[in-house]
Amino acid sequence: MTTKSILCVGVGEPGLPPDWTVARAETLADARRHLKARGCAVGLLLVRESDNCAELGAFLLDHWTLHWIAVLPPTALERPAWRQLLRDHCTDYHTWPLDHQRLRHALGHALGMAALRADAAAPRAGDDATLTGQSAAITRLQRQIVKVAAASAPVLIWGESGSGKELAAQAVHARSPRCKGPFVPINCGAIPAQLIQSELFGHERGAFTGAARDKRGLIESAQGGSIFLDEIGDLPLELQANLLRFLQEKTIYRVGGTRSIAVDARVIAASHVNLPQAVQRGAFREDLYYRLNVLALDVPPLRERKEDLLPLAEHFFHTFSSERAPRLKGISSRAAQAIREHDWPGNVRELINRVRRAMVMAEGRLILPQDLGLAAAAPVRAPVQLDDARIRAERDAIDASLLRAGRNITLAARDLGVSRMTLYRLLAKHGISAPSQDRYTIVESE
Ligand SMILES: Nc1ncnc2c1ncn2[C@@H]1O[C@H](COP(=O)(O)OP(=O)(O)OP(=O)(O)O)[C@@H](O)[C@H]1O
Repeated sequence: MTTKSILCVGVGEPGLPPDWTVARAETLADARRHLKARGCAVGLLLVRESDNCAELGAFLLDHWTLHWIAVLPPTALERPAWRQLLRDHCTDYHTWPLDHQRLRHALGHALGMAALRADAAAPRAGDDATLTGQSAAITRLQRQIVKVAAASAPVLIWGESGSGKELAAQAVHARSPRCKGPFVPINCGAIPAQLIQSELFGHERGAFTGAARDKRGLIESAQGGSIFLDEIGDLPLELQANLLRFLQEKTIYRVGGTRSIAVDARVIAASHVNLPQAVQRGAFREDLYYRLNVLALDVPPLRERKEDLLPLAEHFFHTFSSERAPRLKGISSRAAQAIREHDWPGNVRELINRVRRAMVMAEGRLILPQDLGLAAAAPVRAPVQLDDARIRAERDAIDASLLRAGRNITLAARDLGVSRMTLYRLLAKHGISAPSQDRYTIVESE
């Protein structure tokens, strides 16, 4: 069963249902600290009118994976900025005085949606470990993965940060005969040096101060499956010797233990640093390098497979669109051009982050280059006629204000400084259907 826990941010007493575990953070700084350390799936935001809307927006953008429910004074709803904040970042909102029955339902709904999302995001052996892309490089990699998966020797995956090494490792595992066993990922660079030995190999009770009980290490917990050692180049030299022993003998010793434990786990290692150079510097054991480098996979950087950019961007757009931004219809051709022209130093991870950001920031129905945080690509078409530019600017302004006003024609007309009749005329001129409908559409493509 999903744990009913919530982070309540802000000042006030919402009287949350007793079966919920509530963490409180009065300030955004406290909330950031809590989320970094503990995480949470559902957040309740107690907004005061004096709060800084832009600051709150930035906070919510950074923590977009939570389902946020806002509680605010009814008067705040009259302000376009607060309405925009609710539209962009919140699953639901309530006003004081609270209807506790409704709030309880909203919380349950948010938790359910969060569980569905976590379910979809959880790595599973099977289709999830699919590398999207049609380029020659990714097709070759997919073929190599299938071959490597069938073998049992260690695998060494090389690629820049964020290029998809872990996904490739998951794909190897998912297509291997050990796919029913666990896939245990470890980032060797992220575990403090003093902890890494006991994390990897486990320890016996009393092995060191604080070792109150026997503990299985991560290698043992990969029994019957695969262990993914990311950033293998960061593994301290003395542990490299232990890992080599494990690769040769298929047994480990826990810290403080004298008994050898047999472990059947396939090692898949990855590195973004050049290991042969590390060997030359004396930072990586040569014998371990050769042991690991039996089957090598090379994940190319995104800038070398530009054909994959748009299929990947579309893939992430659809992955996140239904729940985050139902109003968004797609990626504009200008944004597509900016995507093609960017160099993607952070590879696929950067692309995911930019698409996620754009889905929160976009005001129109299509993602624009600025939503992605990419400067608009230099125009390559023939110079735009002034009249065309005027028409486009007018349409963009209408589009944006309708969104800001929640499709309320009176508010949008006021926002634009025109009468309601003029706005209706403009809607007809631009082929925008009147917002009495549930969702308005723009007939032209961009
Ligand atoms: N071809 C792809 N298709 C779909 N998603 C991808 C693809 N490549 C990478 N991703 C996604 O991009 C993100 C980064 O990939 P991954 O974690 O595998 O990179 P990495 O090379 O292991 O990064 P690091 O070196 O920082 O650990 C993940 O969310 C992953 O699922």
